[in-house]
Amino acid sequence: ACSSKYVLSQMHPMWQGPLAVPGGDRQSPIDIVVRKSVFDSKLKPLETEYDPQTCQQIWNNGYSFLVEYDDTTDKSTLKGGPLQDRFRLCQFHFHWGESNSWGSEHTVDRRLFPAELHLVHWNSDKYRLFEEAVMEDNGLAVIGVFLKVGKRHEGLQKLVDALPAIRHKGSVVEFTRFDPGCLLPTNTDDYWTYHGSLTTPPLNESVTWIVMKQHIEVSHDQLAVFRSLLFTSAEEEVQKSMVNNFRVQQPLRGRTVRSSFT
Ligand SMILES: CCCCCNS(=O)(=O)c1cc(S(N)(=O)=O)ccc1C(=O)O
Ligand SMILES: [Zn+2]
Repeated sequence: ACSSKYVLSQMHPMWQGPLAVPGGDRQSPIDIVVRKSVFDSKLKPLETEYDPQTCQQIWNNGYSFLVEYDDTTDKSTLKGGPLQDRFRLCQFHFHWGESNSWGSEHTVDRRLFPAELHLVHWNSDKYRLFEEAVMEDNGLAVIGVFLKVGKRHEGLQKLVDALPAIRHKGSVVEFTRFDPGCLLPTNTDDYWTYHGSLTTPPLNESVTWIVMKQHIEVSHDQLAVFRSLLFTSAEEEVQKSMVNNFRVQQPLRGRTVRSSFT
């Protein structure tokens, strides 16, 4: 899987500062200024094919919780959209706030959402391993989906029910037969796309971001369970709630955000 060897323990909230990357001119996240985005008619609809059987585990890496997929074959893939190649799903995770007023990493005309889902994929046409792809300009593709608080998300509940078992940093439990497609909005044709980076160290500038225009809805209670997770491990005496695990926004540096819709 893509990130199990990389415990983001240094992901303490302290790092949220404007951690600059030397020479970083394609950092993420950013504010998407709708009227400055450029419609590109060559952008295709997204094509996702996710096999729930490739779902393996869910774990708390001290920064977020990750649902990890078996990415040793092309069973759960993303292609189309802005992408030239086929990309393999390796994990998905979320970013959220301590309140429903903020929590997302990207914003749309400065509008904050209470949380944001990231589905992380790597270019399996060009590279053999995630660890190779993460070093390359065209190595990763991350789908971002905004969450709003509203009606309960039935598909999310199985994941919410697993969270108490991974309350502390470093805890892992088996998690199987989960279809990440159920977390995508009904309309996946409308999105913004730009070239950016990981929003966690090592902040590699290897991500083609695909941010969905349509959000999904989750209930207040479902989101409250996200906030019951801890940044800290069971051994640490002071327990810190896992909230506000988003990076501060980064300069656009002349990049163009394209839209697949007018
Ligand atoms: C080789 C080091 C890879 C570190 C990044 N791994 S990742 O799965 O791409 C990832 C992406 C992201 S993000 N927000 O999609 O850039 C956040 C966390 C992680 C993680 O590993 O926890
Ligand atoms: Zn993320």
